[in-house]
Amino acid sequence: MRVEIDELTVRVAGARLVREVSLHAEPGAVVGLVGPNGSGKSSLLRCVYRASRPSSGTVRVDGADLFAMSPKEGARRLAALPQETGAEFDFTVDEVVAMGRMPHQRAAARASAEDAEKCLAALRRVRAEHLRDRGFLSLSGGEKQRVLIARALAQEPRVLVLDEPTNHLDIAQQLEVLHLVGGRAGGPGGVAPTVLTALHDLNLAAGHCDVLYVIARGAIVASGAPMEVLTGELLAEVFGVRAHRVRHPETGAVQLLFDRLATR
Ligand SMILES: Nc1ncnc2c1ncn2[C@@H]1O[C@H](COP(=O)(O)OP(=O)(O)OP(=O)(O)O)[C@@H](O)[C@H]1O
Repeated sequence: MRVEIDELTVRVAGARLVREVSLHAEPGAVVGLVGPNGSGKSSLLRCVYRASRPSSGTVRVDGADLFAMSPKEGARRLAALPQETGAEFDFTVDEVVAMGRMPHQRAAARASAEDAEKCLAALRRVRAEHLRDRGFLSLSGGEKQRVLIARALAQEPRVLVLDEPTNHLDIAQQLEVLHLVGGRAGGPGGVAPTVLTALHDLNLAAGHCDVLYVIARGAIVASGAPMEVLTGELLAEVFGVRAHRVRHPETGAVQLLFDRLATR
């Protein structure tokens, strides 16, 4: 599904946290949102997965206004992995992942065998099948993150919104999760979802995203193919670091090495 965010502004207590942001994602694309701490990434993404309402601007999926849909209609199209889950009740892992199927169930209907199968498949994809009977609150940070990714996958979304999906994950799991969500993981009918993800690690972002948007002080300052966007000049200006580009000795992929800027 195509995602079109147009002229989106978020105002809180007189401050503009997000300033007239426009961001377009083609169907099946993996679009990364990068920017320094406090630049507005979560504030923007919260509007896309409807945890907040924008002060102005629109979010459309395949042309339909997300805010004009019922929560259930929206959840059939779009799943999210928020930065803060707010999960306070001690559900089991199985129960948490089963919540991902709710948008597809009729009111008061019980989960079908197909729902259970889809939940199990999602848990297998994040290698968390062995955690099924554990209480969610007893899990490590990385285990929780994998279970929440499984819940989002079980939802079979056409659009996947991820706020720092690699938080809490060790390096192997970071690569695994990005391979999974950025690796054209099949959504409903084997169609890859459109992915919109905030990421801090610029090398991971460059390696796994088709397009990057750079946000600074609430506004988009650059967008395009990762290596065209992540220039030394932009990295110095927006992130305050000096960057060197080197080629991976085996794959030839461009990698960034960072130093402090002497002037800071
Ligand atoms: N409810 C709020 N009231 C006031 N300020 C807020 C509120 N929510 C966020 N902010 C501020 O808005 C700015 C943007 O926050 P946001 O969480 O969107 O940034 P971010 O780019 O996701 O940051 P990080 O990389 O640190 O997660 C920050 O300065 C934050 O303190």
